[in-house]
Amino acid sequence: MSEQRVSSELRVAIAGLGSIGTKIAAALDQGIEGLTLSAVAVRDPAKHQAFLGGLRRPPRVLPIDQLGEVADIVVECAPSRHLREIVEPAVRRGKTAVVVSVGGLLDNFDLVDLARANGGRIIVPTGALIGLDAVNAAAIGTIHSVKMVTRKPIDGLKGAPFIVENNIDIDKLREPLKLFEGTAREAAKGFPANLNVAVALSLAGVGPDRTQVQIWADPTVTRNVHRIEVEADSARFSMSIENIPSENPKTGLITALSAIALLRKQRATLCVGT
Ligand SMILES: NC(=O)C1=CN([C@@H]2O[C@H](COP(=O)(O)OP(=O)(O)OC[C@H]3O[C@@H](n4cnc5c(N)ncnc54)[C@H](OP(=O)(O)O)[C@@H]3O)[C@@H](O)[C@H]2O)C=CC1
Ligand SMILES: O=C([O-])CC(=O)C(=O)O
Repeated sequence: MSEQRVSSELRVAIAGLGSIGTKIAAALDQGIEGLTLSAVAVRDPAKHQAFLGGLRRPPRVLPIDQLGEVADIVVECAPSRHLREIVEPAVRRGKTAVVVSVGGLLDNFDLVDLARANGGRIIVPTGALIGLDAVNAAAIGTIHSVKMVTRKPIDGLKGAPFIVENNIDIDKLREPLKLFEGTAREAAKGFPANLNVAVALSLAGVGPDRTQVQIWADPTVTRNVHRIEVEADSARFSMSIENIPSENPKTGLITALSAIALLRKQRATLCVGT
């Protein structure tokens, strides 16, 4: 496929038009400085016909592994099992992949080497979390410990492999139940669609085997609540965020906004925050 360019705008392609992807597509269509929406990949094109037809400049619909051919930036926001199909062709071509299903990156970490070898990049937005700028900064020095406690309503955890495999009935809970305590790597395996934030935190800081995570199923909360505590030689900080779930109860509304903010920074004249 031709790579001939007629404009200096960065072309963005989106893989997956769910709770996150549709909001990013709409934002790009409304206009982000220096960026244009070039293509999307969807599972079932018929399902998305009305949404795409409603855009001012409808993008091309391409197979998921072809997005890197028509874009400078490929945004991955599909189920994590598709991460490799989306990211590999992009970074092999020296393109940038914005990865939202960051939990899936741990089992595909060779993609970072592939990107490095080909001049590509993998960028993980802060997503549904808070404070990765401070964690990045602290990691320049020495971080002694990173802990995260997540509390989610029942609907935000239903179907997670850890719950199914351990036969835990969370439907009738009346008070908070600690489901899991362990490393971010273990959390990503047990809760692949619910705890991307733990993996993002770990990659910003001390890695997936030293980042400690607790997960609570909490029928008393209506938001996805994440609290992080960091002890470093430069600072001690704790932060928490209470995410309003999107139409996908596992996904906080702020996740798409975080990716949009990241895209805005690609060509913005004034950038604030690391
Ligand atoms: N980093 C972070 O902080 C966060 C990350 N996430 C992660 O982001 C990802 C997206 O989340 P979200 O938007 O809420 O998920 P959704 O389930 O709302 O959307 C995923 C979309 O991907 C589509 N899809 C499935 N298979 C394919 C395929 N083969 N080709 C193209 N598209 C496909 C689905 O289509 P269909 O509807 O037809 O099945 C769906 O529209 C998830 O992996 C989630 O775990 C979520 C929240 C926070
Ligand atoms: O990390 C995730 O996958 C989702 C999440 O916790 C949130 O949206 O608050």
